[in-house]
Amino acid sequence: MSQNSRPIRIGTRGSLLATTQAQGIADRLIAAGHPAELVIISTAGDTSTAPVAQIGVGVFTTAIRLALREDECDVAIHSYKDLPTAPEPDLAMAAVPERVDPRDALVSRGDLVLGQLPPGSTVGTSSPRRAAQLRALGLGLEIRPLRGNLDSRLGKVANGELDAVVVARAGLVRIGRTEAVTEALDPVVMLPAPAQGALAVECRADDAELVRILAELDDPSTRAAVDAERAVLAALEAGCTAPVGAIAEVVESIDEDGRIFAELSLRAAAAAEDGSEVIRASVVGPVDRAAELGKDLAAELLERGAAALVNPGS
Ligand SMILES: NCc1[nH]cc(CCC(=O)O)c1CC(=O)O
Repeated sequence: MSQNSRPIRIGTRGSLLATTQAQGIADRLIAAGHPAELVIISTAGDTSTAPVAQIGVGVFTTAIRLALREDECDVAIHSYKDLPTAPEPDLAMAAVPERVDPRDALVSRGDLVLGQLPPGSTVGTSSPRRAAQLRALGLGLEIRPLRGNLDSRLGKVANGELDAVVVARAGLVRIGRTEAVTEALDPVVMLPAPAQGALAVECRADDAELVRILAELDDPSTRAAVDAERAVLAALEAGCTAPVGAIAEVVESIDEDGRIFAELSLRAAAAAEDGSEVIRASVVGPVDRAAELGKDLAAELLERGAAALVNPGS
């Protein structure tokens, strides 16, 4: 692309959440002197109402990547957690902007927190990861399937169809509905999806000028955290709908001489979808070894039996 001749075309899904995310990126590029505009792309996840776990990997991202490869847009914006873990050598992960709160959020009627929901309360989620961790709490909650955009999910609590739903807090923050959150779920109770709350900003790998421009949007701490979390998922050979949670953050440690340095703290869990078992593990290590930390942690989970939970029957 040529920077001065035409605006940078940013490919995104058309949902309120997706366009809000993409517009945020466009605004930052425009502020930095790079005209930008959105190109709305319809994906399988937008046109089908089947559960995401059934449609398969890449439901929200394949069509956007195709548009990028076919030069219908110059940049692709994805919710990072929706991206399959397989590498795509012709595409560059040009920026991973600073993530928002990665935690899951409970939205309940009557403002009850998770521990206050009476047995038999209905909780909507179609995420095997969320369902497994909710069941593992032993609260007697009834898990109900839930799809659709964030507004329609919240509507099912408001209209009494469900007692509560669990959604990504980041999504509510981005669409300006933070006030709907009843409880931000601590990762000790509910480990979020790998890369939840983060965005992936891709361009064609051979578009050197754009790779350079987009690098200004990158947040290295978020990139390290997401690399570690997704390395867990990849090493477990699990997809974005697997009952696997992971969260990493850059933390301050102190060495023997009293000097403060940055480390990456990573926690992960693999769960049986019926909630009968959850295997948890954690590790702290160098920020520049993010992917290795994730791989090592996955190896520990596998050693402790994670494969049977993540891919039952195999
Ligand atoms: N799978 C759908 C999806 N992809 C990204 C988000 C939320 C925003 C984010 O995690 O960045 C959501 C909705 C949800 O999980 O509740």
